[in-house]
Amino acid sequence: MRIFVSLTKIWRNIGLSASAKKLTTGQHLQSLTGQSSYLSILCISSDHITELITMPAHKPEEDTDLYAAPATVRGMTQLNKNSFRKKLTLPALKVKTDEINKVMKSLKNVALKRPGLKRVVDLGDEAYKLILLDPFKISSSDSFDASQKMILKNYNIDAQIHRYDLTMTYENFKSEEILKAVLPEGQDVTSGFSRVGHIVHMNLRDHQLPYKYLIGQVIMDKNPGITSVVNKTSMIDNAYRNFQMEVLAGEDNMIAKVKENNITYEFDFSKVYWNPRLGTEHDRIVNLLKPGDVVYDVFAGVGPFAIPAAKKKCKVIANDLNPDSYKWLVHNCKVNKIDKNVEIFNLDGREFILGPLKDNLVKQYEVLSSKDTTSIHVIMNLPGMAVEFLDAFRRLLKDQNPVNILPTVHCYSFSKSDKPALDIQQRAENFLGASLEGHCSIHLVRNVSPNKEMMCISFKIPAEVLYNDCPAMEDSAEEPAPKRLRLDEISASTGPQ
Ligand SMILES: C[S@@+](CC[C@H](N)C(=O)[O-])C[C@H]1O[C@@H](n2cnc3c(N)ncnc32)[C@H](O)[C@@H]1O
Repeated sequence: MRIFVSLTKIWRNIGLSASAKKLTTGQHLQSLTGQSSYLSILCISSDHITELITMPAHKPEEDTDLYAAPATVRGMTQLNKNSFRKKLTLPALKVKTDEINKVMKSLKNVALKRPGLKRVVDLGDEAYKLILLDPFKISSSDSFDASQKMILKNYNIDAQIHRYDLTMTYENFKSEEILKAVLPEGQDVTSGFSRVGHIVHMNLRDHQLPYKYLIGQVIMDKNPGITSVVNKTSMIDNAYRNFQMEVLAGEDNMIAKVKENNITYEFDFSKVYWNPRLGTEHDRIVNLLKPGDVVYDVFAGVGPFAIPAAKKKCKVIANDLNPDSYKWLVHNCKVNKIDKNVEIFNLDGREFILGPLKDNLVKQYEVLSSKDTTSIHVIMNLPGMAVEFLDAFRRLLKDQNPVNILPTVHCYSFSKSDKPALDIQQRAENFLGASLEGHCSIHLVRNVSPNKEMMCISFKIPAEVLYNDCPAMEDSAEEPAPKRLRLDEISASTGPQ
């Protein structure tokens, strides 16, 4: 087959005279291209361009441009998968079909290594196949080292390098490569994403917005199991901690099913809070619990603390203000068959503490003896404001006889302070009206963004807070407490979540 090759532009670039040449497919082009490391050729049949071929003109230095998506896709806003077709001419060895596996094993160091591209291709001759080679390692038979030459000799393989034209398509490129080729040069390709069941949730930046539908489609195509991609269109600033979203690609079905720490949860992702990065933290708290313990989950969401706690045979009293969270929490308790162990409320956190939590606590104290090993935990995961609910514990049991089993609170908070542990302890003390010095542990949950940490402070509610309030701290909600936790008391476990 003969093709016309227009080399005008390229030749100008590499200092050869502009002209058009006739070449035979497979002809070694190195002699025509001088020192240029890649040769890009527009193949013209009759009067229209049929394809763009890129091949190394000689053994190039290791880089990835050879496999990059075509430059012509830059600026594309509507995905056209055909535009990603690109021809590569790769070095290849002709090997007997029945020896192909053994030879491939012996020559794996020089075989083509590009995920998604086949290394062994048919020749149209049953007796032989081609092993495609890494063009960064082999360009001619001289590129083989002595041991590789020995392998070729042992298998009676002709060291002649064949040229194989391979077409890369949209399917062969990774999402990052596609987006890097499409989006303006030098700008961030994507800002990461989280996966919630079949949904990918993105938070695109301004410069990415013109490409948002293309980005959505690419992310969906390249992530098996994803059938919907959404972009956050507002900050999480509403009371229920969910956010507005726009569907960029795929179905408009936001009913997600996720598994966290081996427990299944279902919920409408557009209406409730769910953060796939909190699995480790949920597990950390659940690991502190033992069967028979009592757990009050003040801001329970769809149940990632409450349900595993109930599964562990704790008695759970859970609450959430969002009617949708309440509904899905009830649903998840049923799905996980623990609805008998969980009592669920749909109240504001303060009302919950002053009402159901207090009533239940009083009941627990009536049945617990002082020698009982049962622990009582109060989980408060609303990091933007949970500490502000701590004053609800002041004098909560003022009419009761003091009992020595004090509830342990796990209260979450964000901090932008450069001393986040001191910051959260101070704010907790202010709202409690008591010092926690020496009586709390503080855990760094995760880094939310530069300069913003999510922390968890755990402490037993001081008896003077529950029964009398602490006179020394009375009315000191605006004042910093005198003594602070040392930084070395933070239990920092910031592993990936
Ligand atoms: C950060 S989410 C935590 C949910 C769950 N505990 C988790 O770890 O994924 C906070 C939850 O508190 C609920 N919430 C917000 N304000 C509340 C309030 N004043 N009283 C009770 N729940 C509230 C929200 O609906 C949301 O489900």
